[in-house]
Amino acid sequence: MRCDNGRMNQLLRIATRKSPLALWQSEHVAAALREAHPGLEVRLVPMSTRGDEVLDRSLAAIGGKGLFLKELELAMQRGEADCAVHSLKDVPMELEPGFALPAVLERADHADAFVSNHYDDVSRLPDGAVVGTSSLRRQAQLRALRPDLRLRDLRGNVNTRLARLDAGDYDAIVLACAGLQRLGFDGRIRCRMTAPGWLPAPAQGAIAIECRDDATDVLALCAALEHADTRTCVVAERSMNRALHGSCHVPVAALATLGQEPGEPATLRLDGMVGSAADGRAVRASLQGSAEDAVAIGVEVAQALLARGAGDLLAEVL
Ligand SMILES: NCc1[nH]cc(CCC(=O)O)c1CC(=O)O
Repeated sequence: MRCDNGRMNQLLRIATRKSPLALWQSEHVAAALREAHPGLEVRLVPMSTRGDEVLDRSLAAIGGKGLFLKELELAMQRGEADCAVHSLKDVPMELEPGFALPAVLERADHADAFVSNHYDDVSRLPDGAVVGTSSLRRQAQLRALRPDLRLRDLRGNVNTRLARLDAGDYDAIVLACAGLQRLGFDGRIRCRMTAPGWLPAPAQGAIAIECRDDATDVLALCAALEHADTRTCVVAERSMNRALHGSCHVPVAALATLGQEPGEPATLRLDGMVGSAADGRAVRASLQGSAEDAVAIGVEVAQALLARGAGDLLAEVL
């Protein structure tokens, strides 16, 4: 946050990864900030992160999804950027000390997408079909539905994954609807994979802004983009995930939705799942309660999952 050379224009610098999706999301936040604060100058500071560069090893092997944040946080600490924009599902449950999430934007489509050039949905895939995804959560749910499928790793940004599908490496792949829609690939979605049969990653489809927790001006500017209902839902989903283990690279799925009866307080419903990418075993739990109790509902669903054996499933990957 700087006031530039006497022009009185405030400048806000957004650190961002360089993938097309990250750039889209950062441009989206920049445009929303400019609209909320006329006169504010907003610039992107694109950076590459270890998570983007190392594609030949699994994320878990090189240190987990937090890798996507590290370089951006260092830039904020050095004073080279004021905030960073992330897909909230890639943000660890515990932030680095000294950082905060001043805004969670309104959620886009939370669902996963079935993408294929030949088949309409998972149930139409031929016996033994090859499906690409490196997500343990997606692998576990695919295994549960179709034990015969051959699951193959598929990493890289959205464009790279689509290119590998088109090259014939897979019969189908699973991606987030939100990422496809943001990049103009809506037409590639053969079917939305929906609750309660199929659950997304905690906070999928939500964009968050991160900044230093002592940057008062930045916190205030970003707060204008906060979407309260989305925050309530992702707080419940991330509370469940945190109570289970606290990391990101695990076969855990969650979806919170809000409901409102006329004259009644808002209710929150949380569906959770922990599975096994190895053999498709899965446990599920759900709970409904007051939206004000989002954190507690997350903890209770986690406890219900643990009581049904989630601990054994998580022990396989942790
Ligand atoms: N893991 C990468 C990632 N992080 C966020 C999205 C999609 C956008 C979102 O969920 O907001 C994606 C791509 C995908 O899973 O297909």
